[in-house]
Formats: sequence, structure tokens, C-alpha cells
Amino acid sequence: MAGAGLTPLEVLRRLDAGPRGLVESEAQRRLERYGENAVLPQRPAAWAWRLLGTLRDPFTAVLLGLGVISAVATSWNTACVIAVLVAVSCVLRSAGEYRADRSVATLRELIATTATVQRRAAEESAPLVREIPVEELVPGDVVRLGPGDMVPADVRLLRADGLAVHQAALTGESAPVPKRVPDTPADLARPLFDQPHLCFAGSSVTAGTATAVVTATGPGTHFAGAHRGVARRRTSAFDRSVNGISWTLIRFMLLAAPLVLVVNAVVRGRGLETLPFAVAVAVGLTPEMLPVIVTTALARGAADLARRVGVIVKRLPALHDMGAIDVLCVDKTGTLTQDQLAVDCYLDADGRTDPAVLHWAAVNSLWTIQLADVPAPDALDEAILLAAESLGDTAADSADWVASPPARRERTVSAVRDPAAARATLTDVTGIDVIPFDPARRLVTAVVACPGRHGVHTLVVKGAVEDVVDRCALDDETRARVLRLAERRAADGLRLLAVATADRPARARPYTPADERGLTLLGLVGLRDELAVTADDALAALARRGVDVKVLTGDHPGTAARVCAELGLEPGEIVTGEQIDQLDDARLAQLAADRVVFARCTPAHKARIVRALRRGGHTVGFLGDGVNDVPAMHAADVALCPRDAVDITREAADVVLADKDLTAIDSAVASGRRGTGNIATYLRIAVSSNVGNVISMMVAGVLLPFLPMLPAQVLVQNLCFDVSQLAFAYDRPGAADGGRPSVLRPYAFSRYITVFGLINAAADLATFAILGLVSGGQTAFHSGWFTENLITQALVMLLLRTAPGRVPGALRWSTGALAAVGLLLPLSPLGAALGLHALPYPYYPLLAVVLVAYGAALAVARRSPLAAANGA
Ligand SMILES: Nc1ncnc2c1ncn2[C@@H]1O[C@H](COP(=O)(O)OP(=O)(O)OP(=O)(O)O)[C@@H](O)[C@H]1O
Ligand SMILES: [Mg+2]
Repeated sequence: MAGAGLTPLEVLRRLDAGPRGLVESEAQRRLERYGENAVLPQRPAAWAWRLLGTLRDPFTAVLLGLGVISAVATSWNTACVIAVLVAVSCVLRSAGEYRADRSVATLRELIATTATVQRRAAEESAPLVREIPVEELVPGDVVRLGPGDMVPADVRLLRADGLAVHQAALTGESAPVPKRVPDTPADLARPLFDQPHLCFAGSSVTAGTATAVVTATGPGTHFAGAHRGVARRRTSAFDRSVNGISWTLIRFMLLAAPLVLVVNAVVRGRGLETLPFAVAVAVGLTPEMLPVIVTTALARGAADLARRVGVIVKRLPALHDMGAIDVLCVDKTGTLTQDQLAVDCYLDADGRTDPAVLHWAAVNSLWTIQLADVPAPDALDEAILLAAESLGDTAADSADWVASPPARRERTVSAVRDPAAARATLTDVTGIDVIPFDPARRLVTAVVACPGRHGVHTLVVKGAVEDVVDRCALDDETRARVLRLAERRAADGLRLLAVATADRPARARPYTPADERGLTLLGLVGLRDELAVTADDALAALARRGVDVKVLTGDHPGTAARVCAELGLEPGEIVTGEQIDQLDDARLAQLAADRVVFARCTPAHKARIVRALRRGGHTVGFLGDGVNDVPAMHAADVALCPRDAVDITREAADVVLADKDLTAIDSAVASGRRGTGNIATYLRIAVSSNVGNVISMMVAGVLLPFLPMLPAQVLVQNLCFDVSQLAFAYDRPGAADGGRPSVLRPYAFSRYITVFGLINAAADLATFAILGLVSGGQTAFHSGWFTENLITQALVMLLLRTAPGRVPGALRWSTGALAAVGLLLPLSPLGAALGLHALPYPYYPLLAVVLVAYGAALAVARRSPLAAANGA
């Protein structure tokens, strides 16, 4: 890190920067030099880079390998055709990706994380403070930090005021660490992350403000260093299916080519002259358009989602995974509910209304917000303060804690019907310390000094009922009574908090969770949260699609059950975090699959449940909005969040819902399934006909005294197939495909391609027989087979798509063109160049007979159980 032991001025000088900020033109130069400030650099926008990026997939690598072999064997025709194939594939893919990027770009801006930077228009201009996308930060930039910001790069503080940062992503330490500009030169003996004047990318500001100079950006940051080479997430559903099948095919192809060589050598005594032919067969067997189809199908889906329902797909494979999910786990507040809480009741331990309970809850809320300097006040604390205000507590005036939307304010005021209970104002008490909320402890404690009580500190604790009650000095009977009361109110759908206090001798030492003991219980505060408007429709739609919804919440089991019931989701028996702790992974996997609601979950529980479900063979999505959902989001196949989720949650999400509407999830699932359906159709059809062709080429190679097709012919035919099959990216898969999760199942897939590959080979062999009858010559044989192959391919494309009914335009055109090329190319000069020529007339009616028989065989086989589980 630049300048750990230097004074701020020395650091600025080293970075060739000043406290007034960089000049814009210089910042631009540095951006070009250092690149974007992104840990995983965004896909470069330049065309050349895009094209290079598309060379990385396995099929292209295999094709290039085969091209090199052909060039070495001086088979220039083959090498040229392969080069054309690679070029077509790369151009089409990058065009698809580019279109997809463009369509989400505007939406992406809505959710972009920004940094507050201080820059100057020219050398002598006054500094201007403005927001820029984090990616545009450069070393030497002067940035401002405030509560809730992600630290945008590695920075060195120039000024700091009460700054505390959360650096768990770097150190695993969950408590915020204070940061300041030291008066004396820094103590270099301390570990880097403990240096008080340095903050690092990957951490977030929990309190205070600062001005700092950027010392390193993007790949140069410590965060990037720590995460280099570490996969961000485990293999997703996409990797498992599409990539899995790709590799199976590549292995198959690598076997087939040597087999062709060996068979020809053994049976016909041919030597290395069959090498170009073997290479061509290998190329023919590769579904090299798969990456193009995948990109085009998914990019079209993503663009359509962005335009129609405001869904941002951050990485394309996530859309495939959306189509594959069969379980969607959701957090409750802010997803199923609106997170617009309003106080409904405040009760003492006996269930009687007691304003003192609300008062102390408000003391806790006020000082939590003030002292912990939380980024954005919790909706829960806002609601409590508003309710207290309407009771006469003057919190809102004296402490500008938050500006609330008027609608929320009104609802709260009308909910509190006891204005006579005005109490001592909140600000009479003075905040001393706070032990911030922690989703594992489920408590927050404010330590305050009350007027007129010298030498006494009062701990005010509020949190989940069970956790607060556990820390109170209560007899068993009272304890049971309070828990029963909580259960009754939770069953009404209220979100409940218990409030307790304790007096302690005043002290200077900071307070810790160990002090939260021997409390006096005051009572409960109940809050109501409206259900999200479209949540019930969304759940019903997902159920129709065969996606199980599970609720993973930190809330009370009763509250969770009630919310589910109101949304039409049968809650069944509820599992609690405590029960989860008793289970080993296997039992948890079983339980997680069977049950619907999991309450009192810590972030770790949520992640464990997701992992258990995945281990049980499910493809899992997780929709969450809070910091406490991030571990589960990382564990899931695909992570979703609403647009107003906190920065780091949006960071973790693959799919962001820009509108409040949860039914957008259903659209995303449908779109994912459509994309996957098209990919599956392509794979089934392309691979089964390729397999058929290889079988017939092997057989023909053995039977004939000449090569059954010249290498260039194999490749041109393959190029025609590939181009026509691109139409599948635009197909509408059958309605049935939308009703269940779309996963490519390798076993069903292999069976399918074997059956249809054999039918295809049978048609080819029938053609050979006819060709043998009509004319025996090598050129006639090549031409006849070429025509037959292209037409059968067009037939297969029409007959084996999953969707019944109308054939979309793109497919009609491409199959028509394919058949026309098959019939006409041998008649053209280009055909002559490839060694093809017109066929004798008697051939055509015979060919028609073969084609009709082939079409009938396909139609029958399609209805058989062999094609039923068709691999998608
Ligand atoms: N600001 C707060 N002060 C005190 N207690 C809180 C606060 N926020 C949450 N709690 C308690 O902690 C529990 C867990 O809350 P948390 O927000 O971690 O759970 P969650 O899983 O996000 O819940 P949800 O599904 O409702 O979003 C809540 O049920 C509540 O009892
Ligand atoms: Mg939550």
C-alpha cells in the first residue's frame, strides 16, 4: 500500500495528486492507464476484446486445434473452412453479448454503485464534489466517505470524523473497526488492515465521515489480491448442464476422429491421407454453434426482461439458472412484505397496553441510530420513533434522525390510539454507548444516562422476544406467560420485539454483549408490516411453474407462519434455527426439502439450508434484501434482490428486480426456461444428426472403395447446418417446457441422440443403396449424399422441435434455405468446385421416397417414450 508510513502530504506527492482533487483530464488519462476500478474487470467494451473473449470456450479451442492440424497436414481447404467457422461463431457471439449489454445498460445505471469524488475542471478551477460510477475512480482521486458507503478503492485518510468501517470481507472480523488520521506517524508494526489511517476496497463505512485519497484501484487493491484465483461462487446449474454436455461431446469427438483413421487403415489400408477427412468428421461432430446459440438465446431473454419487466440479469448464465430453479428461498421482510412497519401495540408482560414499553423502545431506537451511526435507519426503529412521537415523546424534533415519507407517518400516527400517555421526552436521556444489532444475537442495546440519576447507566435492550427473555431475570411461570403472549400476537402476523432494561454503576469501559444479563423485562412492542402487493400472485405463479417457495427468516415462527398463510402459502410445520443446529447435513437436506418455513434463522442457518437443498439435488434461487442474506445468496445457484436492497446485497445478486413487482421473478423463470428450451432443442437436433452422419460415414468408409465425402464437402455441409440452426435461438419452445424446471439431463439426452442418430444413419444407408442402384460413380455418390443430408437435416429441424403448431418465421426460412442449398448447390459452379455435380433424374423420386419414410419414422419415434424425457 502506497505510503503506509508517510505523512498525508508525502502520500499525495507520491500519487502526484493534491488535496483539492485531480483535474478531470488527468483523471481520464489515469483511467486509461490503470483501467477500470473493478475487482473483476468488467468485460471490455472494445470489439477486439469482445472477439478475443469469445475464443475462450472449449469448442472454439477444439476447432482451432483441428485447424492447426489441417494446416500442418497442408490441407488448406479444411483449414480455411475451419477458420470461417470460428470467425462466424465469434462474430455472432460478440454481437449477441453486445446487444444484451446494451439493453440492460440503462437499467444498470439505476443500480450502479457510485463514489463521491472531488475533482477540478482545470488546474485553476475550484474543486467540485460529484458522484461518479465507482469504476471510474483512479489512483490520486480524492473521495468522500459517509455511512453506508462501500469503500470504493484502497484509500488513505486525509481527514476523518468518527469513522468506523466494517472489514469482514478482508479480515473476517465482524465488528466495525475505528479509523482515524493518526497525530504521529503510523505505527508500521501493526498488521496492514489494523492501520488506522488506511481503508480498503471491500469494506463498508458503518459510521462517521472522511475525506481520503485513492492509493490503488481495481486489480491493484488488497481485496482483489485476496480474491484472485478464488472462484466467487461454486459451479452453478449452468456449469453443471451446458458445460457438462459440452465436455461429453468433446470427449466423444476426440474419440471419433482416431476411430475413423483406424477403421480406414485396417479395413481399406488407407494411411495418413484420410487425416483431413478424419478432421472434417471431428469438426462435423462438434456442435460448435452451441456457444452462439447459448449467448443469443440468453441475451435475447435478458434484453426482453430488461425492457418488459425491469429485471436486470447481471451475468447471462444466471438466466439459464433461473429457468432451472425448482426451489426459491425468500427472506420475509422487504420481499414478501413491504418493509413499511407501523407500531400496532405496546404491551406489558401481562398483555396490557403500556406506553412505558414504547418509550423505552424509542430510547433504544434513538440512541442506536445516533451512536451506531447506522447507514440508513432500520424501518423498525423509524416506526418506533414515529409512534413514540405521536405519544408526546419529542424525539423527531430534537434529533433529526430521519425524514420519513408522509404516508408512513400518517399510518403510524393513526395506529397509536393512546395520546393521553405522553411521557418524559426522549432527549432527557443521554446516550453513552451502543452494542449494535447483530442478526445472530438478534438484539441491540443502548446504554443511556437518565436525568437526575448520577452514577447510574441504564442498559436498554430490545430484540427478538426469545433472546431478550433469555437474558431477563424471570421465574419460569412469567417467562412461559410472556412467550405465550408473544406467540398469540405473532399469530396475528405482528413482528414482535421485547424490551428490557437494567441499571448498572456508571463506567468508562465500553459495554459488550456479556453485559446483556439480569435484565428487567418491560414488555413487547408489536409492529405490522403490509404484504407486498403482488407477492400472492407471484407465489401462485411460481407454484404453477413447479417452483417450491421456502421462507427463510430471522423472525418469530408465528409471524412467519401468518404471513405465509396470508399469501396463500401453506406453512406446515415450522423449523427453527435451534432445530437446525441439532441436525447433521443429511437430515437437514431431508427436512429442508420437506418443510416450507424456517424461522429464527441466522445468516449462517440460511446459507446452510441453501447448501443442504443443493446437495439434495435441487437448483436453488435465493431472494433477499439484507446484509444478513448475503451468505445464503453466495451459496445459491442464483441470487436475486430487489432494487432498493443495500449495496453489498446488490453486489452479491445475479438478478436485480428494478421494480417492486415480485411477479417479475416468474417472468424471469419463464424466460430462462425458454432460453434453455431452445438450447436443448438445438443440442438434441444438432448432435443426433451429427452422430447419425458419423455412423454412416464410418459404414460408408468401410463399404466404399473411395472416401464417402471429401473433407471440404463435409465442412461445407456442416457450415450450412450450423447457420440454419441458429434459428433455434429464436424458436418458441413448447408450452409444456414452461411448466417445469428446465434442466438438461445428460442421460436422457444421450438416449435421445442415440435413437435419433440411428434413425438418421438408417436414412443415409437407404440413400447409399439408392445411389448404388442409380449410379456407381464417386462424384454422383458425393452429390447424392450431400443433397440427401441437407434435406434430411431440414426435416429433422422441423419435426423434432418441441413446440407443436406454427413454425416461427426464422425457422421456416432457414430450413427452406437449407433444403434449397441441398438441391441446388450441386448444380452450381460452386458445387463443381467442391466436386459436386447434377444428379441423374431417376434419383429424385427415389430420394423423395426415402425422405417420406424418414419423416414418418421421425414422427413415430417422437411419440415414443424414448423421446419423452428429451433431455430438457
Ligand atoms: N432494529 C432491531 N432492533 C431490535 N431487534 C431487531 C431489529 N431488527 C431485527 N430485530 C430482531 O431480530 C430478528 C431477526 O431480524 P433480521 O432482520 O436479522 O431477520 P431477517 O431474516 O432479515 O428477517 P426477515 O425475514 O423478516 O427479513 C427479528 O425478528 C427481530 O426480532
Ligand atoms: Mg431481512
